[in-house]
Amino acid sequence: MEVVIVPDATAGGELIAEAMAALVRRKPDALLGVATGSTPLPIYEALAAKVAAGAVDASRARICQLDEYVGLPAGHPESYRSVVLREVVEPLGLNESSFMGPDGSAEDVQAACVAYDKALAEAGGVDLQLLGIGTDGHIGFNEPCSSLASRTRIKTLTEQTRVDNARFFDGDIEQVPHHVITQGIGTILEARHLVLLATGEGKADAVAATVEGPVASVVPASALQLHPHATVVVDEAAASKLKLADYFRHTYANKPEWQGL
Ligand SMILES: N[C@@H]1[C@@H](O)[C@H](O)[C@@H](COP(=O)(O)O)O[C@@H]1O
Repeated sequence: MEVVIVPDATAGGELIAEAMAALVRRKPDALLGVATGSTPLPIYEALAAKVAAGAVDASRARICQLDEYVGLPAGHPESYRSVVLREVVEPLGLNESSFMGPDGSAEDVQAACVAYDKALAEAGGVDLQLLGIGTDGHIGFNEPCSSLASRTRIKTLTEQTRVDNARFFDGDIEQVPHHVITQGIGTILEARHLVLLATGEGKADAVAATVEGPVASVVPASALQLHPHATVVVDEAAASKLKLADYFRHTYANKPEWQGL
């Protein structure tokens, strides 16, 4: 696992957007797995700016979703499908045909989960999966004690996650669904490159447990330690509880530029 400490969220967004742009230059039809929440927004802004400036042609890129609420009406502005279309697909100048996600309004949710894992595999697998992290260490919506081998499935949100996400629902926790579909941890680990961005002091404990704690399902993000190509990008505040911060700074400062992320 590589840990990169950046000055702030904007720098993190720029760094990751450049890694995505480099991937798309190498592989124009790359399948990019995106995450929701506030944290990745600087990545999407930086990537859209590169596309607008002609620094990368992303017209053949494909976008896939990490997770989804269950039971929101189709077209609800806070369904993750709507969020990804609004924040990623449209700003990149792509259309819905470049996009895949699990069906959170399916009658048979379990079948929709199985179908999504199958669709990801048939699409050739995810080339780069972006991840945020919950304050409790969740990735996607894999809450603490999710199996590290889990596949895409339905999960029940913790009270903490519903409280955290209420800000997207007029601050009203009652509007936050209890159930979600999420790529499983086993599914996420199949992506070729995992890139987790965490910013702000509120994520410092979760980041320290992810990077320096034991691999344990109680901290789902610690599963990144099992991946051969995982990058954790953190700002100074999110890095504030890392014991090895100076070592990570030293390693990154001396990394050959050609290596990229
Ligand atoms: N399912 C999403 C996660 O993918 C995201 O990482 C997390 C953190 O969001 P934020 O970046 O807004 O803190 O929120 C939700 O739970």
